[in-house]
Amino acid sequence: MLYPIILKLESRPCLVVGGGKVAERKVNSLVDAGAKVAVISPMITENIQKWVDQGTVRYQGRGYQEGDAAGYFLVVAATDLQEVNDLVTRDCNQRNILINTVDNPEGSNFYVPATIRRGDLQIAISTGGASPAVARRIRQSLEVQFGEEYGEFLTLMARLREQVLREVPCPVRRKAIFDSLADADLLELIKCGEEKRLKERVAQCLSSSLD
Ligand SMILES: C[C@@]1(CC(=O)O)C2=NC(=C\c3[nH]c(c(CCC(=O)O)c3CC(=O)O)Cc3[nH]c(c(CC(=O)O)c3CCC(=O)O)/C=C3\N/C(=C\2)[C@@H](CCC(=O)O)[C@]3(C)CC(=O)O)/[C@H]1CCC(=O)O
Ligand SMILES: NC(=O)c1ccc[n+]([C@@H]2O[C@H](COP(=O)([O-])OP(=O)(O)OC[C@H]3O[C@@H](n4cnc5c(N)ncnc54)[C@H](O)[C@@H]3O)[C@@H](O)[C@H]2O)c1
Repeated sequence: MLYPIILKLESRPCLVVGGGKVAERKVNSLVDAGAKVAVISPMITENIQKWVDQGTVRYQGRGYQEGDAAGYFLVVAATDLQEVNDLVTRDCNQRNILINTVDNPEGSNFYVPATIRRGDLQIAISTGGASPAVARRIRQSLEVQFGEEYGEFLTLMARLREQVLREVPCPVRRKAIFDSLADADLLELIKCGEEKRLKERVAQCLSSSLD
């Protein structure tokens, strides 16, 4: 069974080998996660070139050479040449580096899931490599259910959580407050832009559990 985690990549050196369509998708999500991304590839897409020009991505315009992966925290082997991807994978597995090989699920020690992001909420969908096309469809259907309002909702919940942790010493009361906030119709009120009722409802949840 695969082990799901949420990885912190802020400032971690990550390498993408290859500069085509698939590499571009992986570079994009690594940059979004705040990683320090390097690309090694003789050719790169226009978008990767743009990130290089902006200084977001470091680029070496050449083929991968044995040992290049050393020192990276995470590597993606995304060339269209199986022998190159195999070499990168071997280099990483020898060094216990996290490796995602786009043409060889067995050689990878992690897969990239289809992902929905709504502020602090992330929903990751994986079929364990069985069918990326199915993962994509599940993402598309969940995107309808989990709308943009979840971003604001979780920002509010995080702020209220800090406040309650600071102000309510009793863990049983804290739990009651968190449950009542999560059960209330705050999402609906955010979605409809009902700011006044939202404030009232939050105040109700905070005070009812304080009795
Ligand atoms: C989720 C997503 C994340 C991302 O890459 O960002 C992702 N693939 C996506 C798209 C996509 N992938 C493919 C197509 C072309 C259509 C088709 O062939 O279906 C499309 C385009 C499309 O469907 O739109 C083909 C494909 N994919 C893999 C192979 C190799 C193989 O299986 O041997 C081949 C065959 C290559 C060939 O030989 O042609 C392998 C992997 N792809 C994975 C992830 C990992 C397993 C995820 C899971 O556990 O389910 C895994 C194992 C490794 C990895 O890459 O991490 C992203 C959807 C994002 C989204 O839309 O939300
Ligand atoms: N995992 C996935 O989600 C997924 C999806 C579709 C396809 N694929 C697989 O990914 C592979 C790549 O797809 P693509 O559409 O990005 O291909 P592409 O042809 O657009 O890009 C290939 C890239 O590899 C680079 N490259 C070639 N030799 C290299 C070397 N020696 N060192 C470094 N870089 C080198 C090329 O310069 C090019 O930038 C496909 O062959 C397919 O097997 C995977």
